[in-house]
Amino acid sequence: MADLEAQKQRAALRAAAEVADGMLLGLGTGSTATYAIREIARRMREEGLRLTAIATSSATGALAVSLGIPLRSMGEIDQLDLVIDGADEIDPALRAIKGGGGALFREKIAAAAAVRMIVIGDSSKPVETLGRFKLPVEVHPFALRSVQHQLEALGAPIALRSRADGAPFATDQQANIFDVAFDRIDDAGALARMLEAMPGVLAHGLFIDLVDTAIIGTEDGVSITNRH
Ligand SMILES: O=C(CO)[C@H](O)[C@H](O)COP(=O)(O)O
Repeated sequence: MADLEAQKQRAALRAAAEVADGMLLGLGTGSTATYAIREIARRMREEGLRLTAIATSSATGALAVSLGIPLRSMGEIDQLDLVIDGADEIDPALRAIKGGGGALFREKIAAAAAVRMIVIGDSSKPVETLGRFKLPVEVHPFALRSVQHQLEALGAPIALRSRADGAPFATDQQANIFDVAFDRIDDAGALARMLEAMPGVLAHGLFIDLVDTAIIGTEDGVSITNRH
């Protein structure tokens, strides 16, 4: 059976090698991004690599602080040199679904501000067509029911994401997430535009024209795809 953790680590180490001295870096969220963040911190300690970073979630922020990575606030930054982040699915055109960990709002802001975005993952992440993974849609609580109504009109089953104790999951922005089971998204661009037109939708998990490089761990190395 494939060792997915080892694949994540290989992808993360390869991406961390792309970090150069003096960069302003976006740190992603999730298990694969965590491997990259740990490797970046190791390079800082052992190789003297210097950088400043922004965190795409409170969890990543806490991890970065614990590892001694200097952080800035995204709100005071107009451009990042590089973002390294995981993904839930990625297609051959490097369109991705993200937000399985609930950090899509900040992840997308960082991705859009980055000169380059590298997505890292194991061999379960590449897909021919997006949509098997339920698409996260982050919604301001004020608009919960009205957005639910509009999402239901799209015809796919939707579920309000909940925590283990049954309470609604709250994002770092104290918003909620609907997970939408499209199964297959044939026109990701059109769907993205539809979601963006719904007042109260803070972010959706479709990352289109944002990923520049995908680094996927394999059994014995990595496979790298560039968009340009
Ligand atoms: O989008 C994300 C968090 O919002 C993650 O990057 C995505 O869920 C992948 O996580 P993992 O590396 O743990 O598989």
